[in-house]
Amino acid sequence: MPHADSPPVFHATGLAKKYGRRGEQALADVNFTVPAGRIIGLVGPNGAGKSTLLQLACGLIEPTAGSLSVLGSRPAASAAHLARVGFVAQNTPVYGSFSVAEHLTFGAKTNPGWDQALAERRIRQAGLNPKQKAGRLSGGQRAQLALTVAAAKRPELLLFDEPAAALDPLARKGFLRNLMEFVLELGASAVLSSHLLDDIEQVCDHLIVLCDSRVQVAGDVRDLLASHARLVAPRDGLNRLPAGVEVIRTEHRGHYSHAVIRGGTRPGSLPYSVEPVSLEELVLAYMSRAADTGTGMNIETAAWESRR
Ligand SMILES: Nc1ncnc2c1ncn2[C@@H]1O[C@H](COP(=O)(O)OP(=O)(O)OP(=O)(O)O)[C@@H](O)[C@H]1O
Repeated sequence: MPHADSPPVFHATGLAKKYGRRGEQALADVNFTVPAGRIIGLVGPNGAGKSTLLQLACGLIEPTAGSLSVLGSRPAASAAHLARVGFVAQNTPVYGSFSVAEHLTFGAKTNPGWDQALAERRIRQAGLNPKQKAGRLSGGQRAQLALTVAAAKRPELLLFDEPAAALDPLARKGFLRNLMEFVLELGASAVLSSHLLDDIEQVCDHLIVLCDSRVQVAGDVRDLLASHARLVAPRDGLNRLPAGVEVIRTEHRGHYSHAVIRGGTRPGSLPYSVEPVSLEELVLAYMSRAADTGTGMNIETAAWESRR
């Protein structure tokens, strides 16, 4: 398990990535900190910059500006640092002509901390035939193999770019359960990039919402749910909210406005009815706001900072 004084798993300051001189601004002025030992949900629409952030985190690409530290160092700063991070890319890549067992042999040869017993146990549990060529595995089996190879490195941080996208709902549920068990067994941190809010809600205790190249909101899931609420007020009521209450997203229905707000969640602090917000509503509120304005805002919860 990470110690209380472990460095943050991520610390991004003014992080930006532009592909090519005239290319897309994939990330712009991204700032966030995540303490160690978290399972982090990275959500956002297509093209938001999620894969770019994960590739920066494992040192596959370099930032254009700003900095990102991962487990207290520059990504891929050394072979030792590389071994502390496991990455499963978007299409759960495996070597098609290698058998399942050959993947484990290759993993053992290339990773100093390789845990062969863990790898073999996982392969058995997932019902994979060690002799089967990886090119003949189903999407779900490939995902299990890729997860096993990444976890048997015994990394401190596992990065998954939409790992369950190709799986049917039942296989996805099983895969996510496995992933959770693995992360807990390893005492590791993990990032799960996904469009599927259900998946995020099931397994993640920390959230980063990325839209339009910017972090819209980030923080501990419980803190975020506690600091946001759903408010129903007369249409003109939203103009009279006290200072410190921020309206994230409003929908007008008849004479009433339904809003997701940040702040003002203490009982009795607002003259209108306030209800708890679900994680899905919260994420959709930030995503809709970014889509409406076309610009992200950089909001980082002060929760982590205040707990230090
Ligand atoms: N290698 C690349 N060269 C040029 N532009 C790129 C490259 N990779 C990503 N981009 C651009 O950067 C932006 C962010 O892409 P990225 O793949 O990080 O988003 P994403 O959130 O992972 O999207 P998705 O959910 O669709 O996988 C997009 O506009 C994309 O076109």
